[in-house]
Amino acid sequence: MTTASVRVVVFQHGLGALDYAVPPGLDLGPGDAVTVPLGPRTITGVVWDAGRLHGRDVEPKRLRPVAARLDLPPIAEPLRRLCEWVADYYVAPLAGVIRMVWPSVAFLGDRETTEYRAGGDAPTRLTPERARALEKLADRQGSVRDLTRIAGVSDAVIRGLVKAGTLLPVVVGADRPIAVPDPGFAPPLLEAAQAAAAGSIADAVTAGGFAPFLLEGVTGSGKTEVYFEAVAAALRSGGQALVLVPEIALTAPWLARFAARFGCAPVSWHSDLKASERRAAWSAIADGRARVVVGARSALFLPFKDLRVTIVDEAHETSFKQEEGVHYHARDVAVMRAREEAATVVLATATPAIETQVQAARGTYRHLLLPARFGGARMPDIAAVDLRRFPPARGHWLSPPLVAAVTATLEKGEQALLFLNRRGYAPLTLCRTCGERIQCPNCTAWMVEHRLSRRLACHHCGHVTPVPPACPACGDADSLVACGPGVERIAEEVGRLWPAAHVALVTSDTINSPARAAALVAAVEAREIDVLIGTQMVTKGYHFPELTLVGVVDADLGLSGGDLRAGERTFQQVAQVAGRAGRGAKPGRVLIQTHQPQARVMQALVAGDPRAFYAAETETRRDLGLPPFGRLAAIIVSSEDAGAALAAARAIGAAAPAAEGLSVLGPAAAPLAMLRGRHRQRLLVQATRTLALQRILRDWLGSVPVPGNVRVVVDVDPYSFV
Ligand SMILES: Nc1ncnc2c1ncn2[C@@H]1O[C@H](COP(=O)(O)OP(=O)(O)OP(=O)(O)O)[C@@H](O)[C@H]1O
Ligand SMILES: [Zn+2]
Repeated sequence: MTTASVRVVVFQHGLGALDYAVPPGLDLGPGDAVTVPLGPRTITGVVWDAGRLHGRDVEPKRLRPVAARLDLPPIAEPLRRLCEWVADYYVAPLAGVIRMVWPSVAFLGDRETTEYRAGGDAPTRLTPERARALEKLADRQGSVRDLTRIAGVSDAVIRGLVKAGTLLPVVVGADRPIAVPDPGFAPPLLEAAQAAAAGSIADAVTAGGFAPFLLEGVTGSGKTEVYFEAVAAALRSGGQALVLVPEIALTAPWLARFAARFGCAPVSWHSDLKASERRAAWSAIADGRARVVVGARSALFLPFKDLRVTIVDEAHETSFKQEEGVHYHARDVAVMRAREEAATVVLATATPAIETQVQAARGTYRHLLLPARFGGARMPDIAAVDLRRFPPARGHWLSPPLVAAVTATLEKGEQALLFLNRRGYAPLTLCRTCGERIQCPNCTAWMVEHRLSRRLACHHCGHVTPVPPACPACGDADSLVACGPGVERIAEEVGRLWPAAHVALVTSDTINSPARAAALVAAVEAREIDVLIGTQMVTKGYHFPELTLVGVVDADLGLSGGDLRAGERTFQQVAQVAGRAGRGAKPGRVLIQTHQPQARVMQALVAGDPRAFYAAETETRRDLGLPPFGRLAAIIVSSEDAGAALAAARAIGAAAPAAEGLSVLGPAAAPLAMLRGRHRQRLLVQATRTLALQRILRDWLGSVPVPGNVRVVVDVDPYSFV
């Protein structure tokens, strides 16, 4: 009798798939989680479809048996196919992709966990750390790990408080009841264009089958109400819906709208969930009790039981591109998941990416348009302010026309928004005496002054230092000057110009939790705020009817980098922030400060007509063979040892395959030559669409041995070129 065997993908870096014997009495199928012996140890893995993966030829008699099957829902076939696609397309190890489906072995634990919350006796010894922790925790509940994170103290402090009886244990079950959104709770009355679009999508959801849509609607056209009808259709047909959002911290207003439409909140999925919430959400998604999930990009790998529709909201957002671990683009993975699940996917945006537009033009995606704002609101009136003709006063950043417009807006009692995509006070600190520029010790980057927190911070690695009293190079006191503006500096200028105005700063430093985002929305709606000053955080999603003026402080900022998407990104960002103006009854006005008002992107913004701009950008991409007309991949070689990184990058470069239609640039030191203490070299690979770029990359990189202190990362369809 031959023993049955299974092929198992083990979560051990570089091992790939191994074969094991199935012990008698154990019933195993593809997607099952198992533990298997490896040398003297027992490790975790997942049974995979044997025919789809290479194993190693081992005589059946010599196979070691699977140790156990874990009590976990098996990864269903569509999700297994998606994992394979992601691993293949993004040149990543399959085990690394499967890890995203089973994000933590914590899932392998009990159905019950112990959490802690304050409520016991005050500790006999109240150290300052304990006091601070208790103040931060207030009545929050969570595991020791959760509370450690919330309180910002070491886990010894939390454990000490548990031991002292100050934090009391609470046993929580993983399977809490989950509210079911009601599709009939409060359906809106849709306008004609909305109803047509909603009908098409809802029909596709009800019918089933792979159906990708681009829902393109101008800012304020009511795209959310439209795709809510697709969610309603999924609910009515008994299935599940997923809404992907670019920034989970900004979802407070969205959640309120969802609850108003469906009668209860959806299930949220993001990295800040407590361990118990994560486990509860995950198991409810797997067994189908969680009907609607809103999440960050990682939600794409959740084990939905019956996913009928996925919405990618603000589908143009570059934050859908994951830049660590497996480098993937959530927008594209969402489409592939829908294909595997035979489901509907909707990319909703006012400013679709060129990649998306080309798919729509080819007919791969069905294109739905909402050409006008909801409720008769007009699109804002957009004008450029030529900074060469109307320069701001010395040491100021707001030009006379923008200052006059803000003054007029405030006099009418309306609200203004100033947009500058730069956190902090000043991007560069310079010594007037010796010319020293204060740089991050770990990165090729200037330290950014944050005046509110009186620190210098590196925006790449998070390194912070106090602002030095004297120049660190020449020792001269009082010689350091701040160069250029960040939002804090704009706020300072606004304070000087309009001392009576109430100002809100909107950046990831100030709006760093859903609660703060909700408080901001409430304050703006209550008209307690006159001027909003923000980074890209203010460009998305907000709907403030009294906001009538938008000023773009530096529209040229994004153009300087010069990568292939610079123009497109500038258009998207400015069009999105402009779209916050005049969404209610009062008309909106937008002033764009620029040194190059003649640039095509500025002209398109002013004309409110992106067609000529996009046509020209698309042609350029076609001519140069850039995505989506050609393929690009970056290879990033990094090491703490500069010589090792360079040697490995050169070896990879020297082994580059010669193929018609393939070209390799580099290696060259990356623009961000050092990041988090690692020296970086880059290669850029360009290929025609007919070449199997992934296979070429895999064979090529597999043929070059690299030492253990060197990391090689492949970034397919890169968005970052630094
Ligand atoms: N059919 C409707 N009935 C009532 N209110 C609606 C309807 N459609 C849209 N609205 C309201 O119009 C406003 C704009 O809609 P929404 O925020 O969905 O636009 P959007 O297209 O997502 O805009 P943006 O891309 O700028 O975020 C919101 O306040 C929304 O509640
Ligand atoms: Zn740094």
